[in-house]
Amino acid sequence: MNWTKQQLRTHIQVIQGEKPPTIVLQNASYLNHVLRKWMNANIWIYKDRIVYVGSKMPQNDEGCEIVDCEGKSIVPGYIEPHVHPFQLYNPQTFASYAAKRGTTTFVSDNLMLLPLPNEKALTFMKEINELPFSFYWWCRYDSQTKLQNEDEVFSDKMFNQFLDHPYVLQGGELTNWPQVLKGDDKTLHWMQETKRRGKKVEGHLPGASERTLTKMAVLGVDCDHEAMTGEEAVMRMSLGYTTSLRYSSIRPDLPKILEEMLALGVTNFDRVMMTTDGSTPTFYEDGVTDEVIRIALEKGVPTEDAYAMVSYNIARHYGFDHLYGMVAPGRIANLNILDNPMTPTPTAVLSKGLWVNDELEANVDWDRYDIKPYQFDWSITEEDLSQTARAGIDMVNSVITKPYRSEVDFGVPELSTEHDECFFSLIDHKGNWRISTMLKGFANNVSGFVSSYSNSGDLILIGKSKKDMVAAFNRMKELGGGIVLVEDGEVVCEIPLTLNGGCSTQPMEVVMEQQASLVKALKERGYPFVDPIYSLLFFSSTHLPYIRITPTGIVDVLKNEVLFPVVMR
Ligand SMILES: Nc1ncnc2[nH]cnc12
Repeated sequence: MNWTKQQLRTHIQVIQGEKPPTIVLQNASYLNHVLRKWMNANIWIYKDRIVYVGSKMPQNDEGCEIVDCEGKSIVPGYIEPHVHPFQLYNPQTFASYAAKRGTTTFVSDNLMLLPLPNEKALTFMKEINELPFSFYWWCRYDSQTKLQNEDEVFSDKMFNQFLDHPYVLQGGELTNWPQVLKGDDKTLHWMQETKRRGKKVEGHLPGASERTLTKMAVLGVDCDHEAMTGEEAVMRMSLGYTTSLRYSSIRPDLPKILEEMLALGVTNFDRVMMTTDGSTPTFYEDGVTDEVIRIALEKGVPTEDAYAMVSYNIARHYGFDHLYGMVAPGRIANLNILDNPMTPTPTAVLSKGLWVNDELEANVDWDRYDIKPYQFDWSITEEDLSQTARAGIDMVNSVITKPYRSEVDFGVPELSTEHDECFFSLIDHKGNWRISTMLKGFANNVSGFVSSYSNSGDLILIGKSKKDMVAAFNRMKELGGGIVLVEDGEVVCEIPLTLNGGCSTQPMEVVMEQQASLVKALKERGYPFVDPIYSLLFFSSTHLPYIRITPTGIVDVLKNEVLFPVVMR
């Protein structure tokens, strides 16, 4: 946030009584994180900034909105430190929904920006901050899949431009850490460059041993959000890591982790934060950050720590506590007004000094950044679904897959519903290449299912009937991207995703309903796991074991080897 000299002088005039504040929150009990105390004060706001917190009221209050906060509790606006803002929702729709529940600052994954020309991505990161929310980003070191043009996307130019960008706070998340340990000096170089610029490195270290965590700390990793137990969280803390505790649709571990941390005697939460890690839409029905605070309070975490873990601790970790995470002069006016400290869903929210309500405008001209509906000037036929790779993919859960050898005859137009094996293809969204194999464990009765929502943005096709798979593709093509389920030639369910095939422009509430209908339809047809949306996202993600379908081919993750390459169409 760069206020001009003139703006800074105006802020001083407000403090001196020469100009009125825009809003005063009078008689508030607020959480002072430096003293770790609830205190009473009048909070003066001028436009987007807190200019005074203390006992005085302004002498000049002409046109100033004075809000009586007697009996209320005020805390800093919540910060989500680890957002994947493209899980069917988009950054704006997620922020608009979260802000109503008090989360107004977002540290986000740049994965959805990688397909854009660099200049567009950089402008997007700057201009999205013209919305009444605060957006920051991370810079990935790899695509967490195997792109055909990986080196082109992850060029020196891209790294320099992203890491120099004022809204990029960290490198990572470091999903390719096994390669770094095995000698990938390119990634290590960019980790060093991240640190040289005074920015953080976010890990991605599920199941890591004490030795691995030690090595990664020595190589520069500052934070990790992959602890799944209290013990793992404490191990990270004892090794000096900032530790994010996760409550997400695929890993809702927070309640258990907190119980175990408290049982292990943890009393200092200064280097702990909490995240919902890009959950799918319906997971947010009960709240966003407000929900994780509720869980922390229920588990007996002191109120001061529960709120610090979603504001002050995060702001200090990222080095922006001069702007966020405190109710103090100079900070951006992101404030949540609560009925009391035990009810973290605010009754009123200020973001950049504006009241968050239905009237608050937040529109993005996506086209300007080349984020638009997919356009297909090509088609597929049933021949495109014929087998090209012999390594079948067997689902262990929503996101983990292992190789298997299928005994089923692939050369037929339709498979029996007596078993749980389906035709499975990944097709380039530009139509140049494809790869087809078998998928086991997805469902017995899914006939034609197509998704442009995937890690790489390419098209996933799953089903028992090649005819219905082609029909689902055709409908997805008409929509300009999306997820479509077809049965006997009829569309059963669809989610239009018109922002580069991955995000909807509809409000969260609409996308939640669409997701719920789709999940219900898939479960009725035999999908046995928790989260089919994450299955779609991660089929091509090489940060998960053991076998992945990627734009270069079917990959053995542990060996980092392409088993079967894609074929040209
Ligand atoms: N590594 C990841 N990439 C994209 N979305 C995610 N959601 C949770 N983890 C993710």
